Amino acid sequence: MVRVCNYNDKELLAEKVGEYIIECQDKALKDQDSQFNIAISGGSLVNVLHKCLVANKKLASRVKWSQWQLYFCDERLVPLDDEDSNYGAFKKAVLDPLMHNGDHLNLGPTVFAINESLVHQKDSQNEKIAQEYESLLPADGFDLLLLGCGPDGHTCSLFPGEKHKYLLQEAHKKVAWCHDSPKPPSDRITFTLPVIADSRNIAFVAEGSSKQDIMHQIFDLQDESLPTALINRNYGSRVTWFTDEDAFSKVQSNH
Ligand SMILES: O=C1O[C@H](COP(=O)(O)O)[C@@H](O)[C@H](O)[C@H]1O
Repeated sequence: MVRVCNYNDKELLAEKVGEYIIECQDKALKDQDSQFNIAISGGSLVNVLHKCLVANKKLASRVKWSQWQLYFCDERLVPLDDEDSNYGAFKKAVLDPLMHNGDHLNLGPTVFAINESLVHQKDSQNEKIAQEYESLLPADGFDLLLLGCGPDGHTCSLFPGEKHKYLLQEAHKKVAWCHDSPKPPSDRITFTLPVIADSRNIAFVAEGSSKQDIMHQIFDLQDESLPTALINRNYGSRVTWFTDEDAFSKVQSNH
């Protein structure tokens, strides 16, 4: 059964997400040589990460950056300094401010970005970006995936609908090229369901009234044509949703 943590206040929501991340980190780090394998999403999640890992000093002091190996659940195939890049957004919101805060980042985190030199070339290079990224993933799965939820029910770059069904049906590749994305930019790479299946903890973060209708479809109607609802059904015991009241207010069923 999926766990839902719903809050009235956005600041409190960010703090709870931060506490959860630290909890997963501490569980993963058995000693000084172990690593915390985490993959994050882009979009609105990045601001939440700024609030809980940078601005919240109490939580920030508990982050063991040097032991983090950080990946992206999906990435837009644009240069890393493009405003659409998930890596670029994370760098701006978290890595850069940490650098300016002092020496906390001297030993990490290790951040795995796409091979930028292959961006904006032929389609075959898009496949290659996905393959190369897959080759970097941790062999024994992720300790934590931090996922977003678009107003259409997409997560990572797994979009609902016939046209993108090939991504949800992918059983072998762990990272796939998503083309003709309904949300720009058109070319992306995305984790597939096998990566989600292998992850020890999965958290969604969804806030704001633009998510109200989709929350109703996911939680009340349990519409499994939506990638987010499918993940709830398949991996529910490892799934936690962090939501705010604006996003969750149309959900009628108990959680
Ligand atoms: O395009 C994307 O959208 C989703 C959802 O973003 P949000 O701004 O609605 O939270 C995001 O999780 C994903 O990483 C991103 O590439």
